[in-house]
Amino acid sequence: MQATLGELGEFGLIQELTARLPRTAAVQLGPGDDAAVVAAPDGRVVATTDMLVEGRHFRRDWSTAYDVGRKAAAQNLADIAAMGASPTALLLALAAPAELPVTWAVELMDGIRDECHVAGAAVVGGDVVRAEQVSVTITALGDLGGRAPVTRAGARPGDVVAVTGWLGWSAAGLTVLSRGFRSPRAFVEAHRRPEPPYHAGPAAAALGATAMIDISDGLVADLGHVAAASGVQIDLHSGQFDIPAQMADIGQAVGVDPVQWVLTGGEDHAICAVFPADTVLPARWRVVGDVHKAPAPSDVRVTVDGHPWDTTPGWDHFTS
Ligand SMILES: Nc1ncnc2c1ncn2[C@@H]1O[C@H](COP(=O)(O)OP(=O)(O)O)[C@@H](O)[C@H]1O
Ligand SMILES: Cc1ncc(C[n+]2csc(CCOP(=O)(O)OP(=O)(O)O)c2C)c(N)n1
Ligand SMILES: [Mg+2]
Ligand SMILES: [Mg+2]
Ligand SMILES: [Mg+2]
Repeated sequence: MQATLGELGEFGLIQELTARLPRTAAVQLGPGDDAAVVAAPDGRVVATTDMLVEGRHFRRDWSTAYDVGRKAAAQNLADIAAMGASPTALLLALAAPAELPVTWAVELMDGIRDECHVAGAAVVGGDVVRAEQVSVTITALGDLGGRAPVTRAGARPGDVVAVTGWLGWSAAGLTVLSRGFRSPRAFVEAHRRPEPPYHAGPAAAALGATAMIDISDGLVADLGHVAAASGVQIDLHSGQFDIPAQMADIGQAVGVDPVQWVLTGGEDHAICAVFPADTVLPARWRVVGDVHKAPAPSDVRVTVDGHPWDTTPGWDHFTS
């Protein structure tokens, strides 16, 4: 195999990438033609896109290509799950310098393929282009299975807020990496390779969730979108989050309150859903807050233990 993308060429690269992809039952055609054909038994298609840019979302000295692939797919597939849908397919647009080793591109593809396998989706197409910087743009599709989508807009006063998945682990791992360390491994791995609880999205929809979101920017920031879309106030109860001893130790070592990671750290792609208060929730859900009527427009926001959250609520690409 040629060593770099420049030596391999565009169509050689496409051949290398697509040769590694399995098909699933939902894929009727693709990749290889002008477009793919994906079955949509529901009659509707859920669609989302997210891009990962080198330096902003990942560093090649912090994460392997395989990890970046897993994460890029996870970030997109989690958005499908957060609508209450099951992921069916994704498309990969890769921009990279000609000097990039071919092994980096194919390992990226392997990571995307394997994360798709976890979520039940298949890669059905993409694009490759030369650029100064590596960027990985994914578009994911999903199937609602006959149910209504669970949006950010349905939370009602009296509902409860519950989460499933990891919270704060990726942010703790990012802090460790930024300070030049490579351990504790569990947190660094959580940053490199998030594990969204995909099945929890459709399960929450089936349980009657009124609103749902995946946590990409930070719990306070992301629930802020739910509060705004639903026109409600959401109060989080900080005592409901357990801080693992090892996370507390890292916090102590680096001088960060780990509650900060849990409330405002993104990239774990936990699923946060709002349910009617009488819903019987399976054990994997943890109730972390409740929904209130907002007496004034200024109350449409997230509070923590009844107090406004006045510091940064999470990641913002243009201010973080
Ligand atoms: N450039 C854009 N053009 C159109 N819609 C966009 C653009 N950027 C973001 N959006 C939409 O705005 C919403 C919020 O985006 P974002 O915060 O990235 O969501 P998420 O965290 O779920 O990926 C999404 O519905 C997304 O599709
Ligand atoms: C090198 C590096 N610096 C900082 C971060 C932290 N970071 C980058 S993007 C982001 C938020 C999530 O990404 P975004 O593009 O906003 O995804 P979306 O909300 O659209 O799903 C965070 C916490 C990182 N992952 N890597
Ligand atoms: Mg996005
Ligand atoms: Mg999202
Ligand atoms: Mg974001």
